[in-house]
Amino acid sequence: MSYVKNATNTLKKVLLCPPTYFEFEPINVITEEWLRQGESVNKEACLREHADFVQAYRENDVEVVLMEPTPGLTYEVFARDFGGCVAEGYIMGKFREPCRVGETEKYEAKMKELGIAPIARCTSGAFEGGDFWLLDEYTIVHGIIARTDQDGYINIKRQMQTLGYTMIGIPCNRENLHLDMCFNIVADKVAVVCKAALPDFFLKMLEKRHFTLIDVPQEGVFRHYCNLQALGAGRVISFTDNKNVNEKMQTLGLNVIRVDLVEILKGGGGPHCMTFPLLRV
Ligand SMILES: NC(=[NH2+])NCCC[C@H](N)C(=O)O
Repeated sequence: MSYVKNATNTLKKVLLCPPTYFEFEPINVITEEWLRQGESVNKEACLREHADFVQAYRENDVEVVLMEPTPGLTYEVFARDFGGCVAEGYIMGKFREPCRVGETEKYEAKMKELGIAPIARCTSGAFEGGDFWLLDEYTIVHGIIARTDQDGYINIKRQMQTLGYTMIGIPCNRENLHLDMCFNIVADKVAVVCKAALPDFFLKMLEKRHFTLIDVPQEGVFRHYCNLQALGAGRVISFTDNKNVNEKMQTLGLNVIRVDLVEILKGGGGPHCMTFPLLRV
């Protein structure tokens, strides 16, 4: 059985969590800014947006497994962040922010129920799935930004090495939060990136691997312009307001699926953060 081999094969199954108990937490620059402006959560809109998101997956032949949301877990909707799935099983991360720590046991129980085994577990520091990317079938790049620290990174790197994976740490400025906010593989050898936020050596790595890059300005990171979800076979889940990037992806021949996401994005996460891939064949 192989679960998730890479970032771009056909996505078959995902784990999502409805934003039933969604609240703003001042733990990222995006939400902090909305709170400063006096914004509050529009729960009804969030639930509607999430239902549309679920439907977009189903319409594209992706099976959706839904979490039973837990009261008090305000950011459980960002399913991506508890860990990462690879071919052999999944990596259990370790949340940095106290308001997210409780998600670990809920997601772990769900993975057990799904019969997917943990093949690595972060036991020191912090390690979040929003930083995790399979660059190819045996190379992992992982952001060391606001939520994964050096300890957590080294801890998982050692464990993944024994399974034959090479892991490369990508340091970025803290405001970028997670690597998927400034780097996102949307199709085979195509990525939406914020070059200004990424270290030169990583941009060189992408160049050597012949990636086509769609670049967004630093401001775009905070509007989730990079935060998209590849479905494979040239299809990408994006959102309506991401006009410029959507057009550029279309010019490259990609099929862009637009979901009306506005309110959930204010929590500091987008389509990629909301999706934990379970099966990509
Ligand atoms: N994979 C991601 N970029 N996730 C974004 C998580 C946003 C969430 N509100 C947090 O600050 O924890």
